[in-house]
Amino acid sequence: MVWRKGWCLFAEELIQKGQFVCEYAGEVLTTPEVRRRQIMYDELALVACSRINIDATRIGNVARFIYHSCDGGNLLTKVVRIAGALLHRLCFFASKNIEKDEELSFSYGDTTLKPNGFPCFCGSSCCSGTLPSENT
Ligand SMILES: C[S@@+](CC[C@H](N)C(=O)[O-])C[C@H]1O[C@@H](n2cnc3c(N)ncnc32)[C@H](O)[C@@H]1O
Repeated sequence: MVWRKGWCLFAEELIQKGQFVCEYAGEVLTTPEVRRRQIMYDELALVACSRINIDATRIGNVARFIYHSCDGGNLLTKVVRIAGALLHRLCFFASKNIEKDEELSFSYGDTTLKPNGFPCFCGSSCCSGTLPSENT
């Protein structure tokens, strides 16, 4: 991956094409804190952590409402870094043309690797019937 002005070229190209949708905002956590919260969320039946440890349960933005789709949906995620910033950011980009009022969705992970046991209602033709776990 090539970096320029803090952004990878791929992300910069997508931004120039107007494909940036939003950032996945939340608390940036250490791995031990992720594990601690995951146990708590499992007990409360909440699923809210992603692999780069951004927890949108308490603090987040519109991205926390985006659902999983087994066919990958219409968004892709990219980890990007802004010049001078210490932390990487997780951003959503459009992976195809999105019509007005079309629901945004992306793949939470590969359900064949580790399904979490909760039913998936994405409705895509390749739906596995189960949501992926945080560990996929
Ligand atoms: C989109 S967030 C939910 C945000 C939460 N309602 C809030 O207020 O912050 C992730 C959750 O949505 C549900 N979800 C996402 N995609 C789903 C799908 N395809 N089928 C069923 N439930 C889904 C799951 O419960 C998952 O843990």
